[in-house]
Amino acid sequence: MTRPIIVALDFATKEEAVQFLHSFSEPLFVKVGMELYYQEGPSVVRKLKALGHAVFLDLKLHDIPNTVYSAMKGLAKLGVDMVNVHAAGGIEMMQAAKRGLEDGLAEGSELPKLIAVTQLTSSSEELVRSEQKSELSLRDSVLHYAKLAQTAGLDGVVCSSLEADMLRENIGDDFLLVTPGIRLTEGNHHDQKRVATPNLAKQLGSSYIVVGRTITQDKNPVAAYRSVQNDWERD
Ligand SMILES: O=C(O)c1cc(=O)[nH]c(=O)n1[C@@H]1O[C@H](COP(=O)(O)O)[C@@H](O)[C@H]1O
Repeated sequence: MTRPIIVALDFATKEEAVQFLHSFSEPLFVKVGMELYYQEGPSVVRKLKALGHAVFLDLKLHDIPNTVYSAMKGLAKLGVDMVNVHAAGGIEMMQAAKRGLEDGLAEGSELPKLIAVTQLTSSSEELVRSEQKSELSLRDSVLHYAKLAQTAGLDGVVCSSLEADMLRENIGDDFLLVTPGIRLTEGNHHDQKRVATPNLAKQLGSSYIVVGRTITQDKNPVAAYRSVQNDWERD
């Protein structure tokens, strides 16, 4: 079975997000990121869960282990399905995130998937080399962070689809590869640097694709969602 597409609800208000979802007849896998969460807080997550949607809470935590532990302990109570941290925070921080989720979980609830951002899909080779001053290439840096996440016991990573085959080869099949930077055509990449079509992402081994503006900014979001779905599901 093909996995669902994660739709990035990058809206400023809960009302806009809910209005957008009204056009769809089925429950979706949605992503709540910083824009929406910082303005609406936990209530938007509760609302989306009440409407039957699966929720990836994308807050990309990156802080000292104790702070990340406590933050995750609180977030675990929201009943989300997936959360993330930055792998650059290190193994101890990622382990603290995992412990926080376990300790904060309500009785009988399922543990959310915990994944780590490797290198943002808006980052280029040039940025990694000259601004991060990395001695590793972008791809080696993604692999390095993915190995740290695996060592810390996380469920997977966020990377671009273009690194998915390399990670599958080196890390195996039992690791979630969540890949944003998805575009249907060669057209507007916006601020994304490492992009792929849904079908290429699938061929390269992505577990889930994350799609925002291609769907949310289309005049007909349902039709755009179906186009992404068709491309993602075809062989
Ligand atoms: O963690 C993420 O979701 C994320 C990581 C990353 O490396 N790149 C990335 O684009 N994202 C998120 O994925 C979404 C992509 O949106 P679009 O570029 O509009 O499809 C945004 O909500 C980003 O915050």
